[in-house]
Amino acid sequence: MANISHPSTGASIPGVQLHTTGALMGASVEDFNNAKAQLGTLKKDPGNHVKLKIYALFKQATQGPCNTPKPGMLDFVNKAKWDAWKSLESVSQEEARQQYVDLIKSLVSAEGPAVATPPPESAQAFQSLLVTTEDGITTIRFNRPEKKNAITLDMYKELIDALHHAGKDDSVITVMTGSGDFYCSGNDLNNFTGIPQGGIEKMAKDSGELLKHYVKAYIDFPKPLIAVVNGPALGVSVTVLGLFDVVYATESATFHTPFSQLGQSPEGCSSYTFPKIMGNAKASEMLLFNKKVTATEACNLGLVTEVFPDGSFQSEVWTRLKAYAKLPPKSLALSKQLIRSKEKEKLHAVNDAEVERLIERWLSDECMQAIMNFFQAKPKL
Ligand SMILES: CCCC/C=C/CC(=O)SCCNC(=O)CCNC(=O)[C@H](O)C(C)(C)COP(=O)(O)OP(=O)(O)OC[C@H]1O[C@@H](n2cnc3c(N)ncnc32)[C@H](O)[C@@H]1OP(=O)(O)O
Repeated sequence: MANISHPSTGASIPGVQLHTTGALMGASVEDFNNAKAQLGTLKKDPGNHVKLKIYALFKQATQGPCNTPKPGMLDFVNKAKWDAWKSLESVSQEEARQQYVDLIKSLVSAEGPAVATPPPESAQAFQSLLVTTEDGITTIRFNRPEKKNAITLDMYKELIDALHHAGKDDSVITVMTGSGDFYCSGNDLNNFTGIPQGGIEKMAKDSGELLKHYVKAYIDFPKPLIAVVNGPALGVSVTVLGLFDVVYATESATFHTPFSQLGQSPEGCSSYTFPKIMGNAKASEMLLFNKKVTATEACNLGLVTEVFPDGSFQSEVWTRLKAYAKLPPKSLALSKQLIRSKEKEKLHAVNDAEVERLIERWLSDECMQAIMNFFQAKPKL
């Protein structure tokens, strides 16, 4: 076992020991990704020194030696991060990956044995969602990682239920996030492939009603609603972000609304919220011309509130959310309602108009052809 030392002073950090495996080159990409996911489950804040070490190992493992200009002396935070990364210059990427995995393992085991805790009392049973309430936060997690969290018709219904429940429970804020490597790949394209009883027109009309209720649940949501965008986001999972109060994204997340590529048209009130947030020209690039934007670009456009490094995303964001959830709940809800009430009526009208247009689109040759193409050729967007 080796002590973890302070990135710039070299002094040992008390209480945290690194279990080296003896096979320094051994960590697979899967081990690395698992460690990354485990980082978000830590209950105790490991402290700034350890967080710096985690940051530095992550950068070294994923990008190799530090190659960015040194921040100015007064930029304390970025300078500390830069120093920590720079100090690993001679460590190979494989070795950094192994040290990262070992460090996270040490932190997890320092928290004691993983007791099989029963789900929180308020956990609700859903097929494709994980919904929990803890520390004043109700978390609604898309949970179909094997299908990149694509939203099935049943899942829309579950999401509506989960949002209604979260709006009334005793939590202070509500968070939406995804399981696995994607936030959400949008509408499950299988939703349009079956031949339903009642014919295709009825299917389009029923899907339109469902979508309208889904988007309505966001428009009317009474408490602060925060998206924790843990990976790529597509389609309807991007458009409704304009109805969230805060959107935090990991650095590698992307935002893509390929509607015209799919023969469809915008929803989630994005035909109104996107031009309002980012201006017509930028909104058109996304909504008409399928432009996929990075997390940093989305932040510059105003769709994302803040972007965090992949390595520290979960710990930084959840620390912040837990602090938000300690604020006075009524004050938060009332302030949100003041902000939202000015445009609620407008948003409902936009939702109705978008759904009306989409029902026509779903019956169009352009849309059917695009969906067939996805399943035949599986083009990657
Ligand atoms: C009723 C309300 C309607 C509301 C309307 C909303 C409009 C939208 O949301 S439009 C956006 C729709 N989404 C897409 O078009 C995305 C389609 N998917 C892809 O382009 C790729 O799968 C993706 C880039 C998301 C991921 O690519 P990869 O990382 O290469 O993974 P795979 O393609 O191998 O995906 C794994 C697995 O998941 C299935 N998948 C992913 N997304 C969807 C989806 N949206 N619908 C259906 N299935 C999806 C994919 O087919 C793979 O399945 P298997 O082959 O069975 O493993």
